[in-house]
Amino acid sequence: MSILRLINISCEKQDRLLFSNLDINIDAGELFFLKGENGAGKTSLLRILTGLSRPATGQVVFCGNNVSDDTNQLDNLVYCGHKLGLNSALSAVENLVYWAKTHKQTVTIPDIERVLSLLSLVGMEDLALKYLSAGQQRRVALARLWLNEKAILWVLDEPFTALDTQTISLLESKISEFVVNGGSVVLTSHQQAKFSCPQRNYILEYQI
Ligand SMILES: Nc1ncnc2c1ncn2[C@@H]1O[C@H](COP(=O)(O)OP(=O)(O)OP(=O)(O)O)[C@@H](O)[C@H]1O
Repeated sequence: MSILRLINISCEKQDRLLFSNLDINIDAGELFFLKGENGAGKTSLLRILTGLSRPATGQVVFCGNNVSDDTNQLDNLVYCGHKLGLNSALSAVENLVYWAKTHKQTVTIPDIERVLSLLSLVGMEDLALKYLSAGQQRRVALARLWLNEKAILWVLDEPFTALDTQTISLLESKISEFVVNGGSVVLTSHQQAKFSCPQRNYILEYQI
């Protein structure tokens, strides 16, 4: 079953055509691994498919709806961007409560504390994020994957950045489990990741 369709997608940045006429279909239960060299346009493509930016041509259909027309559907999607999308003046718990409220998630403080514990953040739940290390801050951002139980698509831009080997393994397992259970994942990473589910590699060529 198709979850995400990119139809004739093109993107330009400052007169440079990053990519053009992309037609990609992503099914339920598929891990789509987007690769390509620095500057090829991977982040730009992920931002288009989540509706955060508009393509020069084409449309993105998520669950049968055009992403730019139907923002309600975006509650079924978790986007973890290159930048974390967190407020550094708020604590981990406050950030996740705020995220839950703005994404219509029914999440309790004990749920959040349980996930932060799983991510080895015990004792740091109430500290302003600016006092956490880079890897700890990334773990807070990734906690959204554990907390959003209705998401059917995860869009992950370099999710392994700054993580230690133990947390990389935890995340690889979480992604594999989600895909095996019918979730779809679009992922970029410059790291070699090991998943226990099939993956489709797609190389975005650098266009001069
Ligand atoms: N808002 C913007 N304004 C101007 N140029 C931009 C903008 N966003 C991206 N670019 C340019 O578009 C190109 C692609 O950037 P993008 O971040 O999508 O690449 P990437 O494949 O994700 O790279 P990396 O692997 O380094 O993360 C880069 O040359 C970048 O400078």
